[in-house]
Amino acid sequence: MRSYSLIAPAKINLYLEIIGDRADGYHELVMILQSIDLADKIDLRAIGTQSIQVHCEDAEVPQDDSNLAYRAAKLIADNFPERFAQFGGVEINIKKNIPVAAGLAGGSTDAAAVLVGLDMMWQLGLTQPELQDLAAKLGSDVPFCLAGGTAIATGRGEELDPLPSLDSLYVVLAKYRNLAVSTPWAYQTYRSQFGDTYIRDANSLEARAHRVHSGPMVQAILNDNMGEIGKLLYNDLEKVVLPNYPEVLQLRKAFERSGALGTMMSGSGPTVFALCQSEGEAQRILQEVKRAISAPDLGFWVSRLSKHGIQVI
Ligand SMILES: C[C@@](CO)(OP(=O)(O)O)[C@H](O)COP(=O)(O)OP(=O)(O)OC[C@H]1O[C@@H](n2ccc(N)nc2=O)[C@H](O)[C@@H]1O
Ligand SMILES: Nc1ncnc2c1ncn2[C@@H]1O[C@H](COP(=O)(O)OP(=O)(O)O)[C@@H](O)[C@H]1O
Repeated sequence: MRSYSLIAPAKINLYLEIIGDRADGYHELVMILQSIDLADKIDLRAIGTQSIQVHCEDAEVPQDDSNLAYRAAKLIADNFPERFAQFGGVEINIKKNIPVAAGLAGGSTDAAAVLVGLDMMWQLGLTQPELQDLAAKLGSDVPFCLAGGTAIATGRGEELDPLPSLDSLYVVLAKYRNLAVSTPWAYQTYRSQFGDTYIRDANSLEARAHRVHSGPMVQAILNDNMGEIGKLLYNDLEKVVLPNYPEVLQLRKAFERSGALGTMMSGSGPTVFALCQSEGEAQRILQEVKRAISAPDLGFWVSRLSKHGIQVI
């Protein structure tokens, strides 16, 4: 076929613990990642010229070779030059629904969708592990975006173990439209403040013991214990983002007072989410936080947790 449409869901972090730094400059993590049904739509169209083109109406999204969707297509083209030559170029249209630079993996999920789409368009027949390897080359969160659902992510975030689905739950997300937190800044600031507590050897017994910290959350998910899941939400990056971004801290406190199952910043922020048992509860909390903080540039979204990664439609 000459065109494909894909749904690329956002993620939230239910748990993010930084264990130490790694020889490759990244951080060793233990995360629990969760897809939500807030998603971008990616349309791929075969074009006659031997080129990769990206279009997106959202001015915040780069349309050049720095776009992660472009980089995904380039990676495939470089790995399979004979297919690129045979099938010609591709136009990538991104309908952006996921807020940009929000800690919701918007760029990563667009890249994952391009991998899946080009695998079909250029008839590559890649296996899931092959797609996962390519995804890891594009970014730490891209492998999870490909697989989706609920998963424990270790290493720099690319090693995945699936967990049972939590798709009966909802979230309210809130983000100031003009506020972005740089992911490298968040990790570097964390390193400069907490680096002395890092465990140097990721394979040591001490590091393994740290990984067990996430155990209660994993158990709560296995037991489908919503109350416990809400209480055990955790994110080390809050320690550097909240003190530096007072408006995110204020948002976080407003959510805390709202009576949700739990509340947390997602990834490197600045999106804050509240976990809710039903859509009605999510709408109630949204209205309550909206009343508590009247800021015209504060955006809200209600979304359901999802068991899906990239889907072809
Ligand atoms: C913080 C998280 C939590 O899920 O998500 P976001 O807030 O970006 O959504 C991720 O760790 C972000 O993943 P992703 O955005 O794919 O990161 P990458 O492109 O691989 O790396 C961006 C930068 O983050 C830092 N980084 C990332 C991952 C990691 N395990 N250790 C790091 O130190 C590095 O400085 C790196 O240069
Ligand atoms: N397809 C894309 N969608 C959104 N942002 C992108 C994309 N490609 C590259 N970017 C760049 O990546 C940066 C991080 O955006 P995003 O992936 O949405 O957030 P996060 O890494 O916080 O989850 C943005 O500042 C943007 O310039």
